[in-house]
Amino acid sequence: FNPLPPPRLPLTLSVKQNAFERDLRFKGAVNFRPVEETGYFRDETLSCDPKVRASQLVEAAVSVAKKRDPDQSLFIQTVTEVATSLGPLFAETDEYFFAFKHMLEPEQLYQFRVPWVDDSGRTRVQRGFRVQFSSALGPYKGGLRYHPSVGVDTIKFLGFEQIFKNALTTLNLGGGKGGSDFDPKGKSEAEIMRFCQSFMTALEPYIGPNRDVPAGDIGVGGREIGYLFGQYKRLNQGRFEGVLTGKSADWGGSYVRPEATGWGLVFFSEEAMKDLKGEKLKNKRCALSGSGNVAQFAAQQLLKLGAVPVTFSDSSGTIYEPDGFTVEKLDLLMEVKAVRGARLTDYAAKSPTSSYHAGARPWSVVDELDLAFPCATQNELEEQDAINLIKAGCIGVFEGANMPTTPGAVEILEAGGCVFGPAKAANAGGVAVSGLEMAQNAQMTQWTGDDVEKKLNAIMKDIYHQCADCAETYHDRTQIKEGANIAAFLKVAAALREQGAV
Ligand SMILES: NC(=O)C1=CN([C@@H]2O[C@H](COP(=O)(O)OP(=O)(O)OC[C@H]3O[C@@H](n4cnc5c(N)ncnc54)[C@H](O)[C@@H]3O)[C@@H](O)[C@H]2O)C=CC1
Ligand SMILES: O=C(O)CCC(=O)C(=O)O
Repeated sequence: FNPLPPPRLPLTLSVKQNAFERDLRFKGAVNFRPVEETGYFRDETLSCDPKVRASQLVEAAVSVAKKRDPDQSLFIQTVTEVATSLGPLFAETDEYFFAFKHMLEPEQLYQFRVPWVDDSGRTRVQRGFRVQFSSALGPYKGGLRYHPSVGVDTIKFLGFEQIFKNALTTLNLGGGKGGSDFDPKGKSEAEIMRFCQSFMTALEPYIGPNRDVPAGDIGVGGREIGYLFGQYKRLNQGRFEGVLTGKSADWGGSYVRPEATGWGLVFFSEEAMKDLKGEKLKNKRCALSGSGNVAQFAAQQLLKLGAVPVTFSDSSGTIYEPDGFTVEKLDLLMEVKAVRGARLTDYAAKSPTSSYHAGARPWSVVDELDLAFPCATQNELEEQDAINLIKAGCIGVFEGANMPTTPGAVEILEAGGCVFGPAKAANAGGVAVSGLEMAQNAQMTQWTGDDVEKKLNAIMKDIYHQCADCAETYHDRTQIKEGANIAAFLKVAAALREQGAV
């Protein structure tokens, strides 16, 4: 990545005149350097055809990640997705290509040992991670995940996504993510507290309110944030500051942070369905996966708008209410899930109108629906699921989880005329309200729930329009995924350029 301002040479390719022109800070940059200088095209020359050139450069960008980290399949998956959207920019000027290559390497990646004592008195050891991917737009920001599958690959994929998601919020947030291979399932409250305290003891040297501000993700909710915050204070002579978000609203948290990801997802889908299909959410049958924080609050907001959630899932199966979850049934589900370790079978036992489908995902259970909201985990909606959804009448898929839809499934959904709301745009409401929590902490103030909800709603609509407008400029308005990647990348790339080689 060349930190110096590019020489003002004319572009050999025409740059589309458009509303985003002001953001094309690299416009006028020297066109592709000779083969020897880029080092990526030793055996081939770049095509003059912009489309071929774009795909050559996408391949070259992805090969950077593949060569460095061939085993990181999730990270390579997300790098490929973002790079593919950026092809037209890479073909405009090599500065975009080099800026992207620069972004592929995290600023810091910490791995640490987390020893903790279980209830039988035995010492156990877990791995802890924090990736500080990019501080181009603000302090590193992103959640902590406790799940046995967590390793460097998972953390890097999530951290990379977070850079672009946070850019779309328009708040000053860099990108980071962390977590541990600790499995909270089956652990007592005391074990979880001791684990959180040990995790924070290892993490504390690297974080701070203006440096890196973690929050929750899978396996980390309000209770864990409380234990983590308590230990941070203990390690810092009682310093009470906004080093974590998702805190209780009684002691420094923001109203609406628990609800924000799910509610924001629904606000985003409402705007997209109105703009692209002229449809409202009222009476729409909605399949949701997952049954944690994001799924529960997405269902709550869907009910408020008159839509009909019909499923939830966990890693063991799917619960289906053919006539829909009512407010009372959702309350029951939330009550059941509030007990640590509860399974959906506990809900099924209490609701005679429901059916439980062991080992199945919602996408194969429901044969008639309008919208789908994958809110569990990555790669949980695959090609056959996408085919099922289209057959069942689905016209919109909005990602509450991070990267829940495989690339093949996205293609099928888009080809089938589905509106597709990608995670980095559709689920950005959580981190956006985290950004608002940081702002409230910095001012030692607390806004009302109504205020925060209004701000969240405005941010989600704005994110939708950034994506759709950018999609329209580069492709067509329905290509929200492309729009999200390009709009976010342009912001980060401009900041990198302006801050020099960092
Ligand atoms: N909590 C937040 O603010 C945000 C969360 N997300 C994403 O949303 C997704 C869900 O996170 P949360 O609801 O916060 O976590 P959570 O821990 O509250 O709930 C996770 C849910 O997913 C289910 N689950 C986990 N693995 C599964 C699998 N293999 N198959 C089916 N279900 C599975 C669990 O049973 C649980 O119901 C994750 O991808 C997370 O990264 C994204 C943005 C913000
Ligand atoms: O609120 C935050 O900082 C974390 C949100 C998050 O981890 C995510 O958006 O995936």
